Amino acid sequence: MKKTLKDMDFKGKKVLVRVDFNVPLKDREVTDTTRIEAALPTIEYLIKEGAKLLLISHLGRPGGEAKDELRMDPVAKKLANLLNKEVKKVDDCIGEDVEKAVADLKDGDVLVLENSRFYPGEKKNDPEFAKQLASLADIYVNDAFGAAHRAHATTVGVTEYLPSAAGFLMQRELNALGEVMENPASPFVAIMGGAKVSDKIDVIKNLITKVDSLIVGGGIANTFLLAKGYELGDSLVEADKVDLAKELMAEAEAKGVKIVLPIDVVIADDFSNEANTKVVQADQVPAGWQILDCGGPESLEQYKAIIKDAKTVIWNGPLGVFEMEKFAHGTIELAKALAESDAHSVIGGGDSAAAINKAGVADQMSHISTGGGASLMFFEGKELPGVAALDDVE
Ligand SMILES: Nc1ncnc2c1ncn2[C@@H]1O[C@H](COP(=O)(O)OP(=O)(O)O)[C@@H](O)[C@H]1O
Ligand SMILES: O=C(OP(=O)(O)O)[C@H](O)COP(=O)(O)O
Repeated sequence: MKKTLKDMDFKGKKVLVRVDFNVPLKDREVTDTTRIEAALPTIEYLIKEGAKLLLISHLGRPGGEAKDELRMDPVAKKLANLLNKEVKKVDDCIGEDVEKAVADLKDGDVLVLENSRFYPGEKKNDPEFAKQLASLADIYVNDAFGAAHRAHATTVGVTEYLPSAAGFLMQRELNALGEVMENPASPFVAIMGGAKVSDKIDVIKNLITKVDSLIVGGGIANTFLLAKGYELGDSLVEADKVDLAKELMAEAEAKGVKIVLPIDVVIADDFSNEANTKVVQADQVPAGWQILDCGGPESLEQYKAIIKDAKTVIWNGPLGVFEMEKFAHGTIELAKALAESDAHSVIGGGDSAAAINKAGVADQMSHISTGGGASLMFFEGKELPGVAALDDVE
C-alpha cells in the first residue's frame, strides 16, 4: 500500500506536486481542461491543509530545451480560473529565481514551475536534476497518473530525496483500474483498437489471461485479418506481426477466449475524409482500397450483442480513423452501446476518451482514465515506475 495524502501532515510544508498538465493547446490557450480539473481535489486539499504548493508537469515534447510555445503560463492561467485563486508562475523549475519564489510563498499559496522537459535531465532521470528539484521542497506528492509510466526525474528521481505519497487522482486511477484487472465481474470484455499491433502486443497477451472476449478493431484488426488469409487491399498492416497475431489467436482459443474481429468494414479509396467510401465484408477489400473503420453494420451488431451481455468492459483505442468524420461511425456507435449497457466500463485514456466525449456519453462511463500510455501499461499487468517509487505505508 502506497502512502496517500491522509498519511501526511502538510501544514506549513513546501510540497512538490507532480501533476500531469500535459494538455492540448491552441494559440497558447488550453483547449481541454480535463487533466487540470482531475488534479483539483489534491490541489484544493493541500491548500486547505496549509501547504505551500509547487506544481510541476511536463507539457508536450520540447526535447530537453526551452520552447516558448510550451511554457506553462496558459496552464497556470487556466488553473487560477478553475481554483478562483491567484496562481504564481516562474519561468524555470530549478535555480535562484525559483528558490526566491518559493521563499516568498505563504501557507496555501500555489506556484507553477516551468515545463520539466525543458531540462534533458527530466527524461534521463538525472539524479542531479532530481536532487535540485527536491531541494525546493519538504514533501513530494505524485498525482500525475498520466505520466506514471515514465521513469523520469519528476516521477521517479525525486522520490530518492523526499518523503512521498500518492495524490487523490493517482489513488482514484489505481483503484479503478486495479479493480477491473483484479476483480472483474464476468463476462469481462476488452476492446482494443488504435493504429499499431506492436504497441498493444503485451496488453493483448495479458488480457487473454483475464477476459472472456477480446474485440479487436482499428488498424490492429487488419494484421489479425491478414493472419486469417484475407486480402486487405491497401489497408495499414504490419506484415512482420502476422505470425504473432496467429500465435495470439491460437493462445486465445486454447484458453477459451473469443477474439472478435470485424465482419464488415468501411473502406476508402484514399486516407482522407474526402475519399469515396463503401461497406464491404472484411475479406472483400479490393486493391486500391483500405479499411478505415471496423464499424460496418454487421460488425456493430456483433459488438453490441457482446457488450449488452458484458458485466465489465475495458476499452483502449478507436475502432477506426475517428478523427475523420467519415470513419468515426464505428467508434461513436461503440461508445453509445457502452453507455447503454449496464456493464462496469473503464476507458483507457487517449483517443478512446476523446471518442467518448465526442459521442457525448462521458458521464455514463464508470471510469475514464486520464492516462493513455499509463493505463495501457497497467493493462499489461506491469507496475508503473511512478507508482512503484512512492513510499509504502509502514
Ligand atoms: N483502420 C485504421 N487505419 C489506420 N489508422 C487507424 C485505423 N483505425 C484507427 N486508426 C488510428 O489509430 C490512432 C489511435 O491509435 P493509438 O494511439 O494506438 O490509440 P490510443 O491513443 O487510444 O491508445 C488514431 O489516430 C486512429 O486514426
Ligand atoms: O499525454 C500523455 O500520454 P498519453 O497521451 O498516452 O495519455 C502523458 O502526459 C505522457 O506524455 P508522454 O507520452 O509525452 O510521455
